Amino acid sequence: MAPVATHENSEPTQAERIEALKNEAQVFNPFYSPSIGDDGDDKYEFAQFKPSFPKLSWEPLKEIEVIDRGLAADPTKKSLFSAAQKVRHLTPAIGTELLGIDLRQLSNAQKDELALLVAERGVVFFRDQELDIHGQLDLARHWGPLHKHATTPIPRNGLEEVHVVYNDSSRRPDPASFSKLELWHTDVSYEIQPPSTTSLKVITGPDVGGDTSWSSGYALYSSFSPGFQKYLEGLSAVHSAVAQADGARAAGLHVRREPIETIHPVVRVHPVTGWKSIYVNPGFTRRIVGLPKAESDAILSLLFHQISENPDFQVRFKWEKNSIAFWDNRIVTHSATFDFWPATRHALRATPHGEKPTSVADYEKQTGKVAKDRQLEIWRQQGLDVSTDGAGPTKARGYND
Ligand SMILES: O=C(O)CCC(=O)C(=O)O
Ligand SMILES: [Fe+2]
Repeated sequence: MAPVATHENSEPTQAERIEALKNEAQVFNPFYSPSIGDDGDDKYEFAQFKPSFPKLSWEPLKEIEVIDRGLAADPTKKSLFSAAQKVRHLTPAIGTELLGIDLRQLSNAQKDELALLVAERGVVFFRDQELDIHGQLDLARHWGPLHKHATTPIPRNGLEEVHVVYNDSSRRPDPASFSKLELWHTDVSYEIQPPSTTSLKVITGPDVGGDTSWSSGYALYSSFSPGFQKYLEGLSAVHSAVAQADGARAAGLHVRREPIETIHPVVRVHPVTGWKSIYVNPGFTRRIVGLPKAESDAILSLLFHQISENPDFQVRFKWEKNSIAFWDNRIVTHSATFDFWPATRHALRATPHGEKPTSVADYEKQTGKVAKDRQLEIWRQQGLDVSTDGAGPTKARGYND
């Protein structure tokens, strides 16, 4: 859908937002003012990957065709699983760790299967990976054209497609400067084609702390009653890059591409799994289109709080040096923790573009298939009775109806 250009009158203007952010910019806000702390240690082994903000200017992004590699994958994921020593699911809803795989050695078939596994499990983890940033970018490019971020830092060595995550002792996070709720986000959901199979590798990290959590949009969708699911399927929402760009400017940083706002369906269907996922996030989703403000605020608040508070949808990962996570940005939300100061934590992200988000109605029209509720499909495959009587969900969902 077309980007929207205007704000509602009730929202602060861009100038007012910048003014409000100016005070805030002096303190650390990991979400709106990207990492600018630097201890000045240029002998550090990964100094070439320290953050930089070159004064580049890029054109608005255009629509591009992206065919998901997961569609070509063997559904049993035989090549990938047979290469692994162990496949360990971390929770029923989300998160799988694969042991014994060297990501430098993946065949194209295994890369396709990894994309499928990430689409099904939301996030997949590997440890002790020697894969360097060039290998990480190549892997991401197998899945889609790479995204370049308009505001977050790139490495000093000029790799424009790399998003750098960096914090060291030079700046102490100030918990008063940001809310834990707004830290939950899916990356750049304001883009016309937000990312798909995204990877983050920690190259330097604290002994303890700096965990990242992910929350499943499939599980969030599955948790609701049939009537509410249907209601959500008919809605779309505005995702905005404006606050992020304003935050960067207020911190004195250059914005490399003008911010946009884009409307996406509130429930999107994953093109490979065919499962329905809630696609809103506290970081970037501002309002639901065409609803009274009170209703939009109430619905978004419910969804945001379930994303960030419901442990049944979440997995939390303890990184080690050379751990790498792959998450499907179309169907999960994530949040970092900032509990590790004064330790250094340094990670590099590679971010392929996905398709334009597809609503349930469009998916069913385009494919002739029925979009599914992931949890119900899994329970049905296990032979469980998950029928609904129209008045409410069955016991299998765990409701008190
Ligand atoms: O630092 C982290 O764990 C995650 C940062 C983040 O949100 C990202 O790189 O997309
Ligand atoms: Fe992120």
